Amino acid sequence: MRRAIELSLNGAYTTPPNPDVGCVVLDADGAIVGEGWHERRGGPHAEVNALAQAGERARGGTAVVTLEPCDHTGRTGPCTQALIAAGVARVVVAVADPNPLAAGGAATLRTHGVDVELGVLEDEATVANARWLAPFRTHRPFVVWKFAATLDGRSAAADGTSRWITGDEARADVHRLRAAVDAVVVGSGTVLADDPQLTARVDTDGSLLTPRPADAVPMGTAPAGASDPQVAGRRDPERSQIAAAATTAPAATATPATGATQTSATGATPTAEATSATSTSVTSATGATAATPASAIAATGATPTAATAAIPTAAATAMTAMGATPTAAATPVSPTTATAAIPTAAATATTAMGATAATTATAATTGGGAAGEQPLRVVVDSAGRTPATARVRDGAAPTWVATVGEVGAGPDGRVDLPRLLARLYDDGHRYVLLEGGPTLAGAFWRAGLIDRVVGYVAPALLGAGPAALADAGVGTIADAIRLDITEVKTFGPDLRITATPREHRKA
Ligand SMILES: NC(=O)C1=CN([C@@H]2O[C@H](COP(=O)(O)OP(=O)(O)OC[C@H]3O[C@@H](n4cnc5c(N)ncnc54)[C@H](OP(=O)(O)O)[C@@H]3O)[C@@H](O)[C@H]2O)C=CC1
Ligand SMILES: Nc1c(N[C@@H]2O[C@H](COP(=O)(O)O)[C@@H](O)[C@H]2O)[nH]c(=O)[nH]c1=O
Repeated sequence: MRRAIELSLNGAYTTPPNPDVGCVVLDADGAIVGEGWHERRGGPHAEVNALAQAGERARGGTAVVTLEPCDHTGRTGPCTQALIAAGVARVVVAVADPNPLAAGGAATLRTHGVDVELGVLEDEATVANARWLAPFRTHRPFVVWKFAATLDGRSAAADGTSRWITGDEARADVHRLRAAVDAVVVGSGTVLADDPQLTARVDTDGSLLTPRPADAVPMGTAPAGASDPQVAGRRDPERSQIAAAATTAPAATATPATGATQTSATGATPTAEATSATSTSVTSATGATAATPASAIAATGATPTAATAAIPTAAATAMTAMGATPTAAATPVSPTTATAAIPTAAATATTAMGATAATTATAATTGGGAAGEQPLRVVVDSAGRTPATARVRDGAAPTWVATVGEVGAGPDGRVDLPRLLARLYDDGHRYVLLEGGPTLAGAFWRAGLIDRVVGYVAPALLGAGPAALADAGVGTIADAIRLDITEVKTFGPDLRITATPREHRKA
């Protein structure tokens, strides 16, 4: 089982949103004859991969698997049937499947005369697959807090500069991590200070990474359209109301005090904003090419006029401060205008990412880098201060500016974080990357909402500047948040330390 757990971790960046599962097949004499793990959604499950390697030697043998074999026809056929067909006599399982849609595998196997043992190394396997298992219990996404810091714990220099603390290799790893999650969350402070893109990309040329290559041709593929119960959120953008709202540019109706959602703007000029708001979002949300704007709109069902948004006062102020004319953004957009503007807006968004429009159009056509495959960008922004020109609004990925009006206020009057996560969970997001900054991370810690820490530490010293973590509710050394380090790895000159909080804290 320990080997199966080890195998299950091979897909850390590619397996989400599916569970990390590993399998070892032993022949009738107890010799290992097959090993496998579940690499990606739509691809063969761990058992199928291990059985394929074992071939006839599996007959009369044992399959050791970290998660109860599925009993469901989703994108791939049920593993129970694969195990039965292979003639396996015994199946040893670590963790029962908590997913009601796929559970029941042990019972089915037993019905077919297979000896099943459940609960072997259950705790270890639960930790290894916590990213997938925990949300069934907590009803919120699994939250990984990532930060980059110097050896003396600074996450920016005294003058606010922070590009870059860590080197190319570590940052490439961050992009792989972004590609694996459902949403990347930052506070308004980070957006105002850094104007980050927060996309998963290949940093060297700025192009969008293909987070999840088109589904591999699996063994035992389910009929087209079969649902996969393990999949939610951005992998099926049509299921995400947040992503849909973010990408079809609805009218923003609320005032900033109650928090308007301003999900649609791009880095265009204000006049172009309402126009490009719809067009970039529609283009990226559907993965349609910039050259087919009409079909792009039709495909999303978006109403171009919906892009006409009443610009909230705070946003208007922000825009004015940036030299924009906010009233121009509220000008109604005719369908014709919106349609005609799509290629331009796509080009604008693309230019902001340092790529050519042609590159983006190609990527969108092939599905690689389409916004629907990108994690949802979430800005936790109590009063909607995210500027219209912020890069998170560039249309390269769906963006949700989560305001107090949208989510509700916590005791401090800021965005209520448990409710924010509940909204994301209800929308199908199970795996969230909290990318800062220090203030928001502190608030997440105070609320006991962090499940894993991934810290990139650079061998550099700053001596001044913001710490990686602000007030986390620790007033005395006895209350220090203690972590267990689960992995230390080097990326070029930098260290990546992965750790888990020892106990779940809540202030
Ligand atoms: N090296 C690294 O890994 C990183 C470094 N940084 C650096 O950090 C600095 C920015 O830090 P900071 O200003 O702390 O940015 P944050 O991203 O932590 O944003 C903080 C803001 O989030 C908003 N917010 C909304 N709801 C909440 C809530 N419930 N609890 C707490 N905050 C909430 C608040 O503003 P409001 O209520 O008005 O919305 C708050 O001021 C920059 O210098 C940046 O370069 C940032 C990220 C990562
Ligand atoms: N400075 C710093 C990081 N900073 C984080 O990356 C964000 C910028 O993302 P993007 O605009 O998409 O490249 C920034 O706002 C902050 O959250 N990350 C790192 O891995 N290493 C670094 O040295």
